Amino acid sequence: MAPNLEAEAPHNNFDTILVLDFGSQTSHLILRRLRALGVFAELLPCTTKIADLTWKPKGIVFSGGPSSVYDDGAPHVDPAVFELNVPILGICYGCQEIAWRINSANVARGDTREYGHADVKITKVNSHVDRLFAGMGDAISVFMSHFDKLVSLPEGFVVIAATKNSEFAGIAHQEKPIFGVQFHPELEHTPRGTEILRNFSVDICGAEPNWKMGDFVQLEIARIRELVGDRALVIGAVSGGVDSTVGATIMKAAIGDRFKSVLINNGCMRLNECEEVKETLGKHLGIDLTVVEAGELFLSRLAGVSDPEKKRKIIGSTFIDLFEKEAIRIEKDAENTPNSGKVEWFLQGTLYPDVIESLSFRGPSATIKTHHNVGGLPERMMNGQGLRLIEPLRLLFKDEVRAIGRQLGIHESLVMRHPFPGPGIAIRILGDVTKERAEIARRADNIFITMIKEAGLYDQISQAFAGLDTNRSVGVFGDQRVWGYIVILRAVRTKDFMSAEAFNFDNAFLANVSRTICNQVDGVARVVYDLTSKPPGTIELE
Ligand SMILES: Nc1ncnc2c1ncn2[C@@H]1O[C@H](COP(=O)(O)OP(=O)(O)OP(=O)(O)O)[C@@H](O)[C@H]1O
Ligand SMILES: O=c1[nH]c(=O)c2[nH+]cn([C@@H]3O[C@H](COP(=O)(O)O)[C@@H](O)[C@H]3O)c2[nH]1
Ligand SMILES: NC(=O)CC[C@H](N)C(=O)O
Ligand SMILES: [Mg+2]
Repeated sequence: MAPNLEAEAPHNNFDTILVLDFGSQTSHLILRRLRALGVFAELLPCTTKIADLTWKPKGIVFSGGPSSVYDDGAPHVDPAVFELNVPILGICYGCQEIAWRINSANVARGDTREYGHADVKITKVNSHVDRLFAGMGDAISVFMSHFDKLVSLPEGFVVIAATKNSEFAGIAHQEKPIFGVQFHPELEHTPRGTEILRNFSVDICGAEPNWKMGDFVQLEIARIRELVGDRALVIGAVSGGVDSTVGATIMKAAIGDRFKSVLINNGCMRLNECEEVKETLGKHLGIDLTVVEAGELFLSRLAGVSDPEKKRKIIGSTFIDLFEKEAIRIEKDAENTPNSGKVEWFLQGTLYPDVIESLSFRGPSATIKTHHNVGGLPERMMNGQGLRLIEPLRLLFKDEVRAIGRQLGIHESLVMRHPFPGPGIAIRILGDVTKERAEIARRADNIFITMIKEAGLYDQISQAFAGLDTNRSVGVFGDQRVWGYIVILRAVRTKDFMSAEAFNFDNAFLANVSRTICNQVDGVARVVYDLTSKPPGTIELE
């Protein structure tokens, strides 16, 4: 990598808070809250060696985590963080880590688990330590989630907050800007948590809250130009989903026609999707999209396969086969044109949650499903083709990507589009996929989504679709016996797609959808609505 590339990184252009991740489910929320305040933040594993950091954070947050500081093998920070002389805020495990480092006897297993709401009494000390809860009065309501607790006050610290159960719910060093809280300011259930994070980052760390997405796009365009240089070609897998659309728009702005975008019709796309995506991208964003018609190939490889993981693997590897071919075709087509060059880069719409998962000090969490995005595992493709990955959105969350999409003038209907998985309808058909079944699911899905839009509910729902149970059920249509498939309607609300609840339609709406699908889609005998939340269910059917 050219050394000047680093100059474009946000942490060198914005005051940045470093969040060291101890593996909490909510670590990423600390970043989101900070970024929403306009303070840029990055997350790194708690085991990061401070000597390896190429930039200096304005302050450091230690996240919560599932371990217990006193256990063998529990994760601990590099002691050098305390020598950076920047403010530190420990949250839950992070607070216990601060106390444990001073004396391991400071932390012990509690008698009871404290989970949920707690009232915290704020103690004024009349020194610098009051800054963390400045403006918050005597008491705040917070969310707790812990078992271990501080049993004594670390040497050199004072108490700044307490609850009935936790005598040391908030601590601060008498002289140094080191703070710890037992509760979780990053959660919405701590209503004034954002103010605490603001007090910490802006007032205590002195970070200027000037992180703006617009600047980010400009920096990213500059970074891409440096990376790609002025000859290489970039191939991008573009699905019409918001991530790849935003990625492609940034790439197009950076290198113009040397960016080649490809959409693969895997035979499992939604109704008229490929045509619509091609038209929208071309008309509104000036992106020339090549649609590779490969429905027959995918369906022939999927024939007779009902195991969900096998289906995903087949689709993933077929995507790669086709992208390899496309890369070669693109180079050939570019020969003897002003844009002749080698395809050296592969654009991927990776978002920060994926990056965070792979950065975790414990490695990626257990595989429930292999997520076969095209970009998910293009290793063979990258090696075979000598391609390198380029990921303009790798530091962003979905809502930030949506905000950038709006800023780039991408139409609201694209920006707010429900996510659609790479394997498409194939993982919404329980059982093996055939052309007929894909067509039935596609038509039922189109009716459901159209009716949701007409009812003005689309933006209240995070993701909705119709899938198919290939078991068949008996029905009676106009005095005739029918033996048809079962359509499964699914609609969920979720913030992060990690957990979700079924959307509450009224019955009349669902009955209307059911009637319309039975009437208009041949081969369907019954329509059901899935009420399972996630967990235990997942959002997709497979
Ligand atoms: N049919 C397809 N043709 C080409 N690329 C695809 C296709 N389906 C998925 N991809 C690629 O896989 C990536 C991951 O898919 P994913 O669904 O997570 O993101 P997205 O489609 O961009 O956005 P969204 O999450 O809103 O659907 C996409 O960004 C795109 O690069
Ligand atoms: O690009 C994708 N390739 C996949 O293989 C895949 N599987 C699930 N998803 C999407 O991920 C989110 C969570 O889905 P699950 O609850 O079913 O795991 C939901 O938004 C799903 O649509 C996928 N996206
Ligand atoms: N949420 C947390 O960080 C929990 C920390 C620690 N595992 C405890 O139970 O107290
Ligand atoms: Mg998608």
